[in-house]
Amino acid sequence: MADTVRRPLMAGNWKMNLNHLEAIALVQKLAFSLNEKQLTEVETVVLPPFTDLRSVQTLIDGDKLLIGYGAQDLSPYASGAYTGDISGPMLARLGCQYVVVGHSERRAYHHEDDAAVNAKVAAALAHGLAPILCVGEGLEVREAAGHVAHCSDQLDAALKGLSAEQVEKVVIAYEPVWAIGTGKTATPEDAQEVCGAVRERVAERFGKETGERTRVLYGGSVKSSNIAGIMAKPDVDGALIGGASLDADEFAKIVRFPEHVSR
Ligand SMILES: O=C[C@H](O)COP(=O)(O)O
Repeated sequence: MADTVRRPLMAGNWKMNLNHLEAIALVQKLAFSLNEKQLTEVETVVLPPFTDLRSVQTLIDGDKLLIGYGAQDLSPYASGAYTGDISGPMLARLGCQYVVVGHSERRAYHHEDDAAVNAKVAAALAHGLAPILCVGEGLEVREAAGHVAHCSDQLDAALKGLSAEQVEKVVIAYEPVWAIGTGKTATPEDAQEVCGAVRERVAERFGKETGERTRVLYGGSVKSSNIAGIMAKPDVDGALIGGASLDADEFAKIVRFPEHVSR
């Protein structure tokens, strides 16, 4: 993590796990495992399923917990006949600060293409939500050494039509698909290579300052045992954590990474 104004962000993407009662238990345990200094130094966010959000909001607001929250997807539309979808205004009304957009699981299982991802990023920003925009290559692309170009193309498409001011609000998450839920973590050098290239691309298109201010996360089999090495890299500002964020003790250890990293 470089010596800049970028505050580290650890975001736990629960995916389709934990009902609202389990969600409350996890958030409570997470909050009790971390002190004010730790939660101030490292922004800590949970991204539960939609059905948990109201309970998480009530707990966090009621107990004034220093934990942020958001959703895992949103509709590109604000309202209307879109059965099963959830809109940006609905999430904003629940106090969400973040929303994941373009996760590889949604690109794969829901056939979300770059245009859909671009529309969702714009919808999130229009309703005051910070998109956590995911980019990342599959194994074939990585083996053909096309990973930087692939991520750069995904990034260009997702940020199309945005202003520099808007882009600064976007959090970009580099998630190599081959490292998600597989236990195969990219090395810190792999993470740095793409996170650095992503930042450079943002700087090229939206200006150096925007590149410096935009937070870039790594995601893919992050655990307490590998987070310090990843966070030691200058262009990695945090992590998007799947499986390990379902265990409050493990998630809290990840948030405490500064105790194990020399900057
Ligand atoms: O959004 C999170 C990522 O897909 C990473 O998941 P994982 O930590 O279970 O590999």
